[in-house]
Amino acid sequence: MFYTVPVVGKVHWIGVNDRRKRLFENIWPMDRGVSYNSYLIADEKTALIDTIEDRVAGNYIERIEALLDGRTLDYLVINHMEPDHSGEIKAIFDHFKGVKIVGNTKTFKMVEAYWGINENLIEVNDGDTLDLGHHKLKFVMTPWVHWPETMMTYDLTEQILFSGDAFGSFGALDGGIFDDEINFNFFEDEMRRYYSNIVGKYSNMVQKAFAKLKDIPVKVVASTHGPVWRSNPQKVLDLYDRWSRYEAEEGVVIIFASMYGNTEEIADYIGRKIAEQGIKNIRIHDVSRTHISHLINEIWKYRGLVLGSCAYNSEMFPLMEQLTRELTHMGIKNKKLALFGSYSWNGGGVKNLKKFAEEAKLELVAEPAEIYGKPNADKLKQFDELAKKVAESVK
Ligand SMILES: Cc1cc2nc3c(=O)[nH]c(=O)nc-3n(C[C@H](O)[C@H](O)[C@H](O)COP(=O)(O)O)c2cc1C
Repeated sequence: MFYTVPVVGKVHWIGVNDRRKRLFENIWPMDRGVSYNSYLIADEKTALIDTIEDRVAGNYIERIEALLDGRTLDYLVINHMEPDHSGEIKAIFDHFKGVKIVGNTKTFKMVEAYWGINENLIEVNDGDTLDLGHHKLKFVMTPWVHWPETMMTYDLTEQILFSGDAFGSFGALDGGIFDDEINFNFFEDEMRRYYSNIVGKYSNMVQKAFAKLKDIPVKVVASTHGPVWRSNPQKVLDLYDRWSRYEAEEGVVIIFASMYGNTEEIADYIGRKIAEQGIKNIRIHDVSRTHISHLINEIWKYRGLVLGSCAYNSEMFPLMEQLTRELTHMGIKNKKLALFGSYSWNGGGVKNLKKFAEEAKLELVAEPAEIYGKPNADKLKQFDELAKKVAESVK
């Protein structure tokens, strides 16, 4: 990357795109890349807010040097220690002699564990401020959005919220950096996928962070991934508020696990019957085909969830089990759930899907049903009622 971009006055975006990494956190597909955003405030005192991943650092330090124009770096503020943002801490610390690292007590434990740095530290607590001259920074502790040490840095002067991973998105910044420079149709899906895959399991902590931020006027949301929101920051705040309250759209995701097609036939039948009830957003996915990252994104998007599994050695199908485990772990809520399956001897699919529903405390909108052997028109009729109830529940 050979450029930096002014955000407001003395604040500069100094990020990088990563289009090479195939899996974020070595699990979530990154077909469209990701950006790591870092920010420099070149005020009377100079401050860098978060760094980037080491593997793609390239000329990061040269770009900082160019912006500093012969001055030194006074502070490095660390909002989040995940390696995609903390990767250059040691490089910055070694290069800019005397730079003070600003973080909280939990951050510093990790800074020492990662980089062996235990000097030149300025510990901040909730509400503490740092005066850079024109800019005055205030630190807001937002634990578990997305790690225990996470905090946000709020620029009181220009009302910029440096939010760390919160309000972030998958997707490289292909030229456009700001919300008014991009086509949001692309980013909305990637942003929800990022939220649901990475931050979603901490939704209650996101709501707590919102409660803390609610009286703070925000003109710019500057996250560590994806676009910088300067024209309509309220839009991204509203989206995150909705997602973290598990508010979803009218629609149904049907996900099936099938080896020989019986369960898939039931999924198709249920999809058709739901469509007959006037629901337009219906997505049918094969759990063996669609990556769990996209499944979770769709589940977050739509109110209705219909899961179907063939029986597999007295259990549900392993990949369906993986999905349900992840959903339980995430504490998924507010779903209108229905279950179906197929078996040839003692069952196992639906029985275990029911256990999942109980554990996850999800409401079943219809009695689960399963087919013995191959589906036919007669056997499939039992799903008419299930489809009707699902459709009614998501309207
Ligand atoms: C490896 C394997 C394990 C199975 N385990 C069970 C089982 O535990 N209980 C059962 O009733 N049927 C079991 N079945 C039968 C299938 O669940 C049944 O044929 C079902 O209709 C297959 O659905 P599908 O066509 O969607 O794959 C098993 C089949 C296979 C191939």
